[in-house]
Amino acid sequence: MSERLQLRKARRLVIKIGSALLTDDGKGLDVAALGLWVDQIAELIAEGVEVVVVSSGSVAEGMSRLGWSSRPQHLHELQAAAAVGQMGLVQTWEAQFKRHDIHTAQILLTHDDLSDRKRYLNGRSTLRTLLDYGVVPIVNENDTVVTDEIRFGDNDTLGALVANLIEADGLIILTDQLGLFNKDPRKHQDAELVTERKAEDRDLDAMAGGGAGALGRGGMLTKLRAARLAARSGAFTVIVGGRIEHAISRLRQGDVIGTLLLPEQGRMAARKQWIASHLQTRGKLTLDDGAVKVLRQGGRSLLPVGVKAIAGQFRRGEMVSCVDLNGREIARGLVNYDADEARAIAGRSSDRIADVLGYVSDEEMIHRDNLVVV
Ligand SMILES: Nc1ncnc2c1ncn2[C@@H]1O[C@H](COP(=O)(O)OP(=O)(O)O)[C@@H](O)[C@H]1O
Ligand SMILES: N[C@@H](CCC(=O)OP(=O)(O)O)C(=O)O
Repeated sequence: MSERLQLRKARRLVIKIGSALLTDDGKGLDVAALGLWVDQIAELIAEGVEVVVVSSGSVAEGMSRLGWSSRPQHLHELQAAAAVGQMGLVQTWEAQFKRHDIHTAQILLTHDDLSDRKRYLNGRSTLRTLLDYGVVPIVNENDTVVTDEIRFGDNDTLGALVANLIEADGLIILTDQLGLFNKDPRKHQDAELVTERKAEDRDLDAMAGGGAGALGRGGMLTKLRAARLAARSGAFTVIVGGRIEHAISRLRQGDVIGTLLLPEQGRMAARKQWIASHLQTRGKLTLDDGAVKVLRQGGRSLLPVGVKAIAGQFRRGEMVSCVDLNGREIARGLVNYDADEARAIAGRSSDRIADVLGYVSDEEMIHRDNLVVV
């Protein structure tokens, strides 16, 4: 079985497009190229694939709008340029997707947002809801409040974090080179394209060691790190030339273009391992016999109706332990409600959550993807 079948089978993809590509060598946004990627993404969506776009380009577009010809040294000027340019960036994505009657949404995130459990779950729920409605989220860093990312120009990591967040099957990184070469092709004419490796392959580090282009800042090293991060949740990564004609559509057809970096294990196995490795639990949910039986069968979420008692002061997104009526641990998982909210809805059916709390953030107490039966 060809590994590239993974691209043909993918149902959820993150597509990251770097500054080097989006900005037509610094002369503002390359609207024509952007339109062609949108056409290909619209084809994926028509096939039922869910797509999140991670788009760089705000600094370069801001510089162009402000008439700056060279990248400023001061971080706050870069941040200001990003704020100006982000307007043009999302307008352009919106206008291009509109041609296909597809709505877009602007999502600005920082790496910190995604390491905070509560924000992580909130971000995940919002993105999932947008995807359910057929909207294409356009993600960029929130450059107004952070400086690390803008300094290192690293949306590759953000792409991987978003792939982890939404449990994407794969991350496609479009860049200005055909893929990852065994050495920097800008400096070495004899550089050869790497077509497929395990993301963890340590030989890749030396190959990706070269610097970045003038506009993009991350270079191949951040793309490699991103692939490793994506692999942690079982996602594959493809690094591919965004100027290759029909690059996205060809990948979807299984064509061997770019560099495919594969995870060691599948998506669910990787996620469950990640959950299981969070040893510290913040609270305890005591389940009735029915809920214990359902969880033991596997592949099911824990609903509030099956919860008899709550112990501890946990917050949404924290790890809790699920025990049976004898106190034996059955499962662990990331809980969808703060302890007080959980107490209020315990033992009730999910359609009563809105009456009790005044809102519903999730129908499950713990979603099956966030639950490991022990
Ligand atoms: N082994 C390598 N293979 C391909 N490109 C490399 C390699 N090492 C360094 N590079 C450089 O990385 C650049 C792409 O990174 P970057 O400019 O950050 O792009 P982006 O804006 O798409 O994230 C290429 O233009 C190339 O000069
Ligand atoms: N967030 C900023 C910087 C991001 C950036 O340059 O990242 P990358 O394309 O990965 O090199 C922007 O949109 O310009």
